Amino acid sequence: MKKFRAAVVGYGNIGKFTVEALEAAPDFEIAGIVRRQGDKNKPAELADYDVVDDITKLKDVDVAILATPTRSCPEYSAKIVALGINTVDSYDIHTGILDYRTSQMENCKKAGKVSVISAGWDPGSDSVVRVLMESLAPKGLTYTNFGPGMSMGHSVCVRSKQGVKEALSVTIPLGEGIHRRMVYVELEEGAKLEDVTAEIKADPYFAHDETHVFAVASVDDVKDMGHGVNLVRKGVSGKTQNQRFEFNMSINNPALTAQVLVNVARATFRLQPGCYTMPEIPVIDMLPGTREEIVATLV
Ligand SMILES: NC(=O)C1=CN([C@@H]2O[C@H](COP(=O)(O)OP(=O)(O)OC[C@H]3O[C@@H](n4cnc5c(N)ncnc54)[C@H](OP(=O)(O)O)[C@@H]3O)[C@@H](O)[C@H]2O)C=CC1
Ligand SMILES: N[C@@H](CCCC(=O)C(=O)O)C(=O)O
Repeated sequence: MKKFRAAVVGYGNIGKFTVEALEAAPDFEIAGIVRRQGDKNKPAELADYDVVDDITKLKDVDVAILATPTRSCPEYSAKIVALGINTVDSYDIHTGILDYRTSQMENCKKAGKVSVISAGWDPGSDSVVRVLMESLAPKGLTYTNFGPGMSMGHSVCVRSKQGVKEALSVTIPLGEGIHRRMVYVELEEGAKLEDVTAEIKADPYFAHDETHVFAVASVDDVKDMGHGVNLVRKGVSGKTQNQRFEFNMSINNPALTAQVLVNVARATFRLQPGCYTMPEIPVIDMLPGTREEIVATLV
């Protein structure tokens, strides 16, 4: 069986775990890894792979898995789909997803290719659970409670601020979908904590939540990439009240995100040209194997 050839774009946390998830997948092979610095200081674990600074230098790429900061996903996906390559990403600014989907839809239709955007666990698999729960009790309330744990999107956002060398943003659940952000920063020499704090608090990633920023000597010393979610819906099925559903998980954040990205990369090959979010994709297409095998064993 011919394997799908995937390129991993960006070799940070999600990029590293994506390489591992691709190595573990029975139906994928790695076309190469795209890093801004190309093969300079090539990590030892990538010795067997082509590592380049531009995806056009890789051969026969079927799908690009974008493991770049969320804010650069729209630019990468627009460029890469125009080359005739499917893309998937974990873009996680919830208020920006619809606009991103609209612009990338046009790019995909022009190229006759597929993009799946905002596919990780939130947005991503949690989005699928929220849609399913709402269909089970169309009237009611859903609460998504994260953590405690490391938000990678928030940590990446803080790392992009001037004066920040390294950062960790921990999400603390306060109940009913409200969160507190505890941010730990390693500052560049000369940077002032109060300036960095003001910049962080003004960013849309943080502006709506209670946020505390602390300077630490070493982020690595306080870092743990665990995270989790408790998703609850209580509502009404038909005319019957008091239906309650709950979904919980406790995870390694980059490992789960990478697994989901590989799953949706597989699904791109079964979709018509266009741009999709996870609830728009048949879940069965995220698994390897034929539909018949899956229907016979899992349905
Ligand atoms: N939807 C979801 O559930 C989840 C989404 N995410 C998203 O994943 C994103 C990536 O997270 P993570 O892997 O921890 O991030 P990292 O910072 O560890 O890695 C991002 C990599 O992207 C590459 N890159 C390309 N352009 C830039 C740029 N302008 N600035 C910095 N790096 C760049 C770099 O790799 P190189 O140097 O090799 O080019 C970098 O290492 C987050 O922004 C987050 O929003 C994360 C977890 C869950
Ligand atoms: N997109 C998140 C995953 C969901 C958790 C979250 O949004 C948070 O902790 O605020 C992340 O980047 O880690």
